[in-house]
Amino acid sequence: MKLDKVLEEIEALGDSHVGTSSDTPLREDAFDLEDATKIELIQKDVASIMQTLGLDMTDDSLRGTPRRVAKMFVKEIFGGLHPKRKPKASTFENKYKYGEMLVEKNITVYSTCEHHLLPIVGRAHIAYISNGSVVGLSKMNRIVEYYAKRPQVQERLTIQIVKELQKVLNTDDVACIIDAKHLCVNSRGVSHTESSTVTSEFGGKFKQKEVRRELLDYIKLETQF
Ligand SMILES: Nc1nc2c(ncn2[C@@H]2O[C@H](COP(=O)(O)OP(=O)(O)OP(=O)(O)O)[C@@H](O)[C@H]2O)c(=O)[nH]1
Ligand SMILES: [Zn+2]
Repeated sequence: MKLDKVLEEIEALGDSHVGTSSDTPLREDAFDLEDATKIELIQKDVASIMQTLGLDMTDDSLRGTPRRVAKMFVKEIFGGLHPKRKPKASTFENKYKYGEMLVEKNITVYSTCEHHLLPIVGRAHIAYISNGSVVGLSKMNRIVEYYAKRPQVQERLTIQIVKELQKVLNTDDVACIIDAKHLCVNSRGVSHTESSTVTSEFGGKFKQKEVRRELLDYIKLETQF
């Protein structure tokens, strides 16, 4: 979908969000097991799936797959489940009294759809208006990365990013827009390769029409270099 069209649709969406719990549904005992133990257990589970599918697990190329997948789940694509991996978002005093919005745009999003465990690939755009502190630019990218590395639905991912930045920056004036492709829609099932999903969360001043418009205009700006 063309960016202009996407942005128009966001404006039309307004505040009509459905409110649900924004926390990833985790059990109390989610981190009782060490990562190494989880990898051992998942390795067996993946081997069992492959075995059931009839694959020859003595084959050279397949033999290492269960361990590879287990490591990838625990350390990489679902690594953001563990709170110890939450990035430390250093903030600084806004000494220069920069009072306009700051937009960190085109942040790469790689996440995993929690319904099918297939990739979600897209871009996030984050904005905030300083309430006295500013955050290191890369920390916004890192926060996106952290919450993306979970089984996700895009709506929850968008809200989690905004909530975390609101906490870090001590202000409600934070917004996030994500435009992403879900391979569960693009490459299987309905198999519509062109469709993408846009979600947005507008906190504080970003609920105002003109502030939201300004943000959408910045996102539309072509990067010149
Ligand atoms: N709201 C929302 N839905 C999602 C997201 N990612 C995937 N889904 C949808 O989750 C739904 C799961 O529906 P089911 O009917 O249980 O699954 P399915 O039989 O595989 O459905 P199809 O994908 O239509 O073949 C699908 O419609 C997916 O498109 C997301 O981030 N947000
Ligand atoms: Zn899916």
